[in-house]
Amino acid sequence: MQTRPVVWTIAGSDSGGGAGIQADLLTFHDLGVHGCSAITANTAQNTLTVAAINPLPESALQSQLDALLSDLPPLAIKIGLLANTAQVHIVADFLRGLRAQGCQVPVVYDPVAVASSGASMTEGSTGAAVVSELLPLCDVLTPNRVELEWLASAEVDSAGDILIAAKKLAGANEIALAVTGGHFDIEPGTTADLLCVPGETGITSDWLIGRKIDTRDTHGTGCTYSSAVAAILAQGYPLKDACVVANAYVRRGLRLGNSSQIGEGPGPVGHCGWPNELQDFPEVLVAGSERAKHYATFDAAAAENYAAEFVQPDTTRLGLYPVVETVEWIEKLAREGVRTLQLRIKNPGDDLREQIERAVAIGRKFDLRLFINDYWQLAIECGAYGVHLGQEDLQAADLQAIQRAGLKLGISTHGFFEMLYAWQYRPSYLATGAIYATNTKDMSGQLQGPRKLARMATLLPDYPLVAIGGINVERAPDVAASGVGSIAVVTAITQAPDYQAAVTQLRAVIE
Ligand SMILES: Cc1ncc(COP(=O)(O)OP(=O)(O)O)c(N)n1
Ligand SMILES: Cc1ncsc1CCOP(=O)(O)O
Ligand SMILES: [Mg+2]
Repeated sequence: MQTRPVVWTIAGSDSGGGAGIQADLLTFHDLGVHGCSAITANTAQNTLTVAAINPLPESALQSQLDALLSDLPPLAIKIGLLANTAQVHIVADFLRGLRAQGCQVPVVYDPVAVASSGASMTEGSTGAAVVSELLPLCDVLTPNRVELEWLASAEVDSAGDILIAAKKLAGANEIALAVTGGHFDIEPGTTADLLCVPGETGITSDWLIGRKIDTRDTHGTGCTYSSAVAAILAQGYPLKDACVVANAYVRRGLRLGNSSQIGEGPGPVGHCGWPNELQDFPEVLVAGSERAKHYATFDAAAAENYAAEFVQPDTTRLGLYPVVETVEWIEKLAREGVRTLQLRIKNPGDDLREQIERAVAIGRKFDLRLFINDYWQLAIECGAYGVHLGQEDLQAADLQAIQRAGLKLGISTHGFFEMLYAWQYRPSYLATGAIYATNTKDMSGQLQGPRKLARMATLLPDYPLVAIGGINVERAPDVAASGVGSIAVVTAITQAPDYQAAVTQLRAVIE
């Protein structure tokens, strides 16, 4: 039995059951975490109006936080409506105390200021306290258009405005921003979220473009989104993965929620389980694509290299896929009947071209699907079957040349965000890893695990997917159960006491 992570929401109650604490707890339950709540205000609402806010007294908020901390320590915290400056002080003091005790759990703040009906939810001076006291203690901010304008003190309309305001807030407070795009109109029929994440090399910004769902029942989408981010972070997913899955969770709720009979006004967004259909997931915008022109992120140099729709392999199930560093290994494994192989030379000598030529010749002789790692120019020149590239290689490689030469292209990914990004290239296969800890390469911080792999694999059931990292004969059945059609291994074969037996056992599982 898996234990369920504890996640808190510090937010207001919505008597109408569509937003606030009620939406947060439904989301937590749906996404597999245990939800706890500290209520800031007892709002009197229905689907038509916010009749009253009714903030709780300071002592009532404080006692909830203290009770939770003594028995139910969180793995993530979501903060929603804070009704007044006093509540901002209490929550900020509490977070400072947590941090001082060494508790570094992610804090997601959805700065609820104005209800979708237009009603103000907070006292006038709260915004200043939020910016000066609370933002520096939070990790992720999830404003919508009105909230971004509220915190940035600027009007925000175009894609360029959103980028400037979000980057400014992210930089000033060292906080990640996930600006939700439901209220912007950048491209007809779409919504666009913007992720701005501060890192060692500056702030990265990524647009997530999704299909706009035509529904009136949007009440609670902001609360649902931010609590989904917290619930997914609590399960150890990196931030960008949490944001794309939360985005898909909300879109799934908008698509499938059936709230037309609930109240006379806009009904609540649905809560419809972990998103497992690609149609609900956003497109991660690639800077070299035509579409990037709408989003103030078009990069002409990237466009020179960008290509999509690579030649597909003869099968979606590439089977056992050994990754080896010598031509000798290629030949030995070809003789064992292995069909998919990769030559991955990390310390090349002067004879690199010769090695690749020899490998390609063996590939032809045995009719192999032979991929060359990294050296895409040599792979083209030697007429290889395909190349394998990492995410960072995608910017530097001439993908149009690879495509023109008719080579297959495999791309590495490490989680949902990178998978959706790489999907924009429609490569010949997508590889995901590391599934387990491995000594072959430093993959710390990028471990996926078989459960997450299975969730990713459900999105592309008919596409060639490869799992890599720490896979051996014992673990292979769990990996195969995820639905991927291929298992890439290094040491499970090259360091096996009996490589022929290892090949036979691994092939029996995946082929
Ligand atoms: C099948 C497969 N998946 C992932 C990788 C890793 O490629 P990359 O990210 O380019 O890292 P290096 O292998 O170059 O260290 C791979 N080689 N094969
Ligand atoms: C190259 C690579 N990319 C992700 S994990 C990995 C190493 C896989 O090696 P092993 O199968 O020995 O864990
Ligand atoms: Mg590489």
